[in-house]
Amino acid sequence: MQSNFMLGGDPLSLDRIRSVLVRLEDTIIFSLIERAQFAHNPKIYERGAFSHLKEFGELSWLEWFLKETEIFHAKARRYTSPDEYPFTENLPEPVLPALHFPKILHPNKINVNPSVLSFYVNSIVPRITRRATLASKRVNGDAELNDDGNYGSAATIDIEAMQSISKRVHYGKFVSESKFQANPAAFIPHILKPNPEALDALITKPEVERKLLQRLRKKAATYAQDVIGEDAPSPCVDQQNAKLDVDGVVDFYENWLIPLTKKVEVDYLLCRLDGLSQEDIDALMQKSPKNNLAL
Ligand SMILES: C=C(O[C@@H]1C=C(C(=O)O)C=C[C@H]1O)C(=O)O
Repeated sequence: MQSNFMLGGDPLSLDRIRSVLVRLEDTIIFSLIERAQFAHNPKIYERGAFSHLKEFGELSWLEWFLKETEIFHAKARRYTSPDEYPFTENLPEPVLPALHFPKILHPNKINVNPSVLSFYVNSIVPRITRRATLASKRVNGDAELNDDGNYGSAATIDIEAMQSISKRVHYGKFVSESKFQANPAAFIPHILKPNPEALDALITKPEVERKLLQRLRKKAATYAQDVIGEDAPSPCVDQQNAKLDVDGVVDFYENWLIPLTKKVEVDYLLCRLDGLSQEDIDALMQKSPKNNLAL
């Protein structure tokens, strides 16, 4: 897994960081389109539903799949990269020698993947699989059946979707470090006397969010259509035949994914001065603000 930090250039350029977030929009949208082709399959999210198989214990199908996948990825040193965060605890050490990443972030233990897993399973999957679930019911003639048996395919895609969502929200740490370094004196008083609301106001960029949601709707609408022949997809989406609930994607970005990213940004700032001496903090207070229009 090539990390963005091994490619050279300024890893804390806000424009560069934002370009990674833009690229992750595509990854997330396409993984949701893939997941939407299968029924909800709620059984794969139920703890204990596979307890008759000794490997599982009380884990759900998805949690077992996630654990096995992340054990392998941990051995391949995936989670030594500063932009990769596991869902599973107590993973094994890498079998490969460590890569030497530049020290970019202040030491922290922020990991919001429990929130990512919970919202993805309880809110995102039921909404984006409604159409496939209805199709499954029609085929199986069972009014209650929202299960097409594709447990392995659905879980594999779920893991890819959750990993890209996790990467996206935890990228908030790099956004925060970039904004902090550009103007430490603006943030330090609200860290020394913890004021999450003031920090949230400092990191919030309404125009960036507005443009993001506009771009996201266009992307989701375009990717969600089957382009048949040379006809370019029309800008308006026939929601009945689209491969993805476009409104759902915009809704979860606006009302959950962006707020969660900003929570990561604020939580990171609140621990940004941990372990620093008063001399270090005074020196940061003296740094003149960078003229960063992207702020
Ligand atoms: C990520 C940033 O910080 C905040 C969070 C954003 C998001 O989650 O998309 C967008 C703008 C800011 O409100 C940024 O400034 O780019």
